[in-house]
Amino acid sequence: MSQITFEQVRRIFRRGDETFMALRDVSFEVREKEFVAIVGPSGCGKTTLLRMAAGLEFPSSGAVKVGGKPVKGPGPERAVVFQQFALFPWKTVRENIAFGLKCQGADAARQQDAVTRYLRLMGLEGYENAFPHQLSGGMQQRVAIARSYALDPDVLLMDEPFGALDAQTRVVMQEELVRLARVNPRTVLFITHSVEEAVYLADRVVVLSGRPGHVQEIIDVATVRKQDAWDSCEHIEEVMDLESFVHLRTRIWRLLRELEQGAPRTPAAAVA
Ligand SMILES: Nc1ncnc2c1ncn2[C@@H]1O[C@H](COP(=O)(O)OP(=O)(O)OP(=O)(O)O)[C@@H](O)[C@H]1O
Repeated sequence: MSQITFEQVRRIFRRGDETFMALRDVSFEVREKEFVAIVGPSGCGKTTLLRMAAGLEFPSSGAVKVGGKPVKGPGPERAVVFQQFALFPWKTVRENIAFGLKCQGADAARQQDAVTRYLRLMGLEGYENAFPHQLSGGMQQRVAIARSYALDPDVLLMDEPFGALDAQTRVVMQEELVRLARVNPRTVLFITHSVEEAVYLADRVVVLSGRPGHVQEIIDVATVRKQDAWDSCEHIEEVMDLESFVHLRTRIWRLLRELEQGAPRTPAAAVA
């Protein structure tokens, strides 16, 4: 089981002498093999939630569970992909992809199998002996994603993984992620600032309100995607042209605008 559960999660940070609440009673679940995207105003606590699922951060109250068990720290069943690719510059593409597996003690044959499979799936064949500095930003991020998938994690935690890419490369990566998610479904928590990206990739989109972040609404995309056969479209622009896509995107945009307009002007909500 690999569902991620946030139960009444509250996070209070201290800054100097002051404390402030970053997250207020956040509850939602990413079901087994479901792709959930989080969107929300800057500073609403998206990364903090993801770091909690990764075991790099902990709630002040409430609980974060993966597979029904409270998260106590990082674990091999969870892989994290950040905006910064964090590849080892002195290792080749092949060595970077195999790195996690090697650390886990996988034998050479298993490493080779995984590297070959993900080189192919991520369109990196022919680059296995290249070093990161010889690759474009998009290719480097593909290596980072391949490295995470090669570990065969139950859970993928992705924080703005395409944020540093140019618009065209980003679209290619989004299409590849959808393809990969179909071939190899995983439980995914994905943070993005792009509403379009969230609607295109996710089964459900969690909209967080501004500080302190809490769940404003959860939008079901999967049902609409199925009804309107989005998966029969080859390219992202075809999906983005569909009335059902435009409708969902506009609904989320409107929600975010309302949140923005209704947001308190003070920098943060102080708590006693
Ligand atoms: N370790 C920390 N100590 C103090 N404050 C923190 C810490 N980590 C996060 N914060 C604060 O908590 C709030 C939420 O931060 P977080 O990075 O989770 O937001 P976000 O929604 O991911 O933001 P963005 O969209 O801008 O990336 C922010 O006000 C941030 O400054």
